[in-house]
Amino acid sequence: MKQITRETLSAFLPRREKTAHKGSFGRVLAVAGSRSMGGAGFLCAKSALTAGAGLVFWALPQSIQPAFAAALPEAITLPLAQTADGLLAEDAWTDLLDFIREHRPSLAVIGPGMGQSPLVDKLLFDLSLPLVVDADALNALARRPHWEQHWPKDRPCIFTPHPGEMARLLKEPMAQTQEERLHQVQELCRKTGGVTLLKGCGTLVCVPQAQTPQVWQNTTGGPALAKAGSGDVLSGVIAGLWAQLGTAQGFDAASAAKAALCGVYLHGLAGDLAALKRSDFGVLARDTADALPQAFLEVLQ
Ligand SMILES: NC(=O)C1=CN([C@@H]2O[C@H](COP(=O)(O)OP(=O)(O)OC[C@H]3O[C@@H](n4cnc5c(N)ncnc54)[C@H](O)[C@@H]3O)[C@@H](O)[C@H]2O)[C@@H](O)CC1
Ligand SMILES: Nc1ncnc2c1ncn2[C@@H]1O[C@H](COP(=O)(O)OP(=O)(O)O)[C@@H](O)[C@H]1O
Repeated sequence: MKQITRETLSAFLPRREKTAHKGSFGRVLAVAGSRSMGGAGFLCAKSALTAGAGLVFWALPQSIQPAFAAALPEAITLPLAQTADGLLAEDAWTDLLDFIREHRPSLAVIGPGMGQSPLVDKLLFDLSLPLVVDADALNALARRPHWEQHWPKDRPCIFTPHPGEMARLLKEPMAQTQEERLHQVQELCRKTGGVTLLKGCGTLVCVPQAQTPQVWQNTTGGPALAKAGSGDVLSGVIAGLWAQLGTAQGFDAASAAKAALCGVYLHGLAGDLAALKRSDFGVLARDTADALPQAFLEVLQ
């Protein structure tokens, strides 16, 4: 197993040319949030911008859009139809497709804070964009019978489960996931065909390869990150980095792997830096997002 270190970042971090403009760095579409979990979408969209994406679009339920558009004016928000429970509704699909045709996002990050939204299945199977599949999108996939038989393995994707989500996807007890982390991340990687994470202390990143998938282990991050919303920050960071790498190099497994490796390292480092100021107890997920610029400065030194 390889370690993800600062040297890994030197090799894989996207470049920011002097003459670049926002079109050089890709467009992230975040489909995230619900009436009770708008914060997850906020952390994800904000982190994609902070990681360097040129543009971030955020599709969210219409009732929470005004508040979050004010909280994150740098993102372009798309208010969509919602269910009585405040989840993104299936009817939102047509408006979402119209928006995609007009604004041409480079990739989508789906799932944070979506709950059991009826839109998630369509996003997973009918959206023809590279995907970062997180949180409730992973849960929706796990609920679909024999999902691995239907999943298109050649699609450029990054899967970001924590042990609970991994256990649901593999239909195994979570204790087993934690005992056999290396085996499990390889197993899910084989089933998805995409770059696959297993989050937690020493997050694993598995990169699909012709023979045995290659696994990397992260060396940053600690208990300051063990708090609600940290994962939403991570999926945003990875999406923001992939937008840049994919725009420059193409959206394939190679750019997905670089985005995931750089993303988990920078996210962990941001958590470590936030903990220096706020302790392992006091770091909020937004503090991790706010420490990302310092994490970039450290690796760019
Ligand atoms: N402010 C917000 O809007 C927030 C919304 N969130 C959303 O809440 C929804 C549910 O996500 P959750 O992850 O909370 O719920 P889940 O039910 O998917 O997972 C929670 C459980 O997973 C297990 N687990 C996770 N990481 C583990 C680790 N490293 N080691 C061992 N066990 C581990 C634990 O048993 C934990 O109780 C998602 O949509 C998520 O995006 C959360 O991210 C929290 C913040
Ligand atoms: N003890 C720890 N050491 C290192 N990283 C951790 C630790 N605890 C949590 N993390 C990281 O924090 C993030 C938590 O993600 P997740 O469980 O999805 O949270 P949420 O759903 O609340 O956003 C993951 O990136 C995980 O690797």
